[in-house]
Amino acid sequence: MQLCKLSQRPAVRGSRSRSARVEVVCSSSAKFFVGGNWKANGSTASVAKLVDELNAGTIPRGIDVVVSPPFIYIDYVMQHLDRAKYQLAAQNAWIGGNGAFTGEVTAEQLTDFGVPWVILGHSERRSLCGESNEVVGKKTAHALAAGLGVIACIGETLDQRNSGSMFKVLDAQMDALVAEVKDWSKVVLAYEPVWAIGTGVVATPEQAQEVHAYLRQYCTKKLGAAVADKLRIIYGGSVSDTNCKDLSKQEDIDGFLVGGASLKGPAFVTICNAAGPKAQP
Ligand SMILES: O=C(CO)COP(=O)(O)O
Repeated sequence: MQLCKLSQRPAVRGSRSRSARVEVVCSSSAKFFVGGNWKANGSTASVAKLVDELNAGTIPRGIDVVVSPPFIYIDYVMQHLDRAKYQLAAQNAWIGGNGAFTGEVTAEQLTDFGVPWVILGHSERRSLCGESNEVVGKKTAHALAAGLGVIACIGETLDQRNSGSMFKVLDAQMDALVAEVKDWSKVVLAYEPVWAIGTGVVATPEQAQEVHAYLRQYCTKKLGAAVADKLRIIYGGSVSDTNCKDLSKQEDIDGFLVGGASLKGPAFVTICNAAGPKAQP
């Protein structure tokens, strides 16, 4: 796959090495963040097994790890998962408050139930449930106002990348978020190229870094350097326990949103440990 050329190179930012011995440069000052998106997978038995595997894992201090079970298993996971290591996220929330919205779960219900995070704008919801950029922007603003942290997902399709419209697509997705979100301190931005999701075709570290740097530059321009520097920009799309290390070394990759590999406890724990020197002391 061809790398798209950046129209403008990202500005050089206040990079610094966090370890004298390991040459990993951290571009943002934010805590490494790993999310596990279980999607509509699992059964009572497999969720119990996964929770046991996660509880047995060693998670480095100084990173945030969030797992996102299907709604129906959130209660079980909340009761049994070691929440000193793992936080919880829902995979979706309604655009507004409680009311006559059959089948939906609201941000207010999630905060009431003690769920601190929600994933919004996942490409599967955009493509399968018709969620537009504007809907995702409004959902994000509503969830933040209700007190949730939001993992906001964006990303281009293969056609969009190959036809040269990738940055335009990403700009439009970002513009819709910027139009609605006033406070970015509880937003984690997940770059998930659609062509990499569930395909086994992971973005190369260079491809991912190119887009993450572009998004950081976009945020610097639209939101200011202080916000851009603190914003976690995480990568999702076929992240595995074998490719995570190289991806995590990239300057602007502040963590991962993991699908398939988050269903295997040991693999997910390995991915969390790819934070390496990016874990805060
Ligand atoms: O969609 C994803 C996470 O939200 C990525 O899924 P995979 O890791 O299975 O490609």
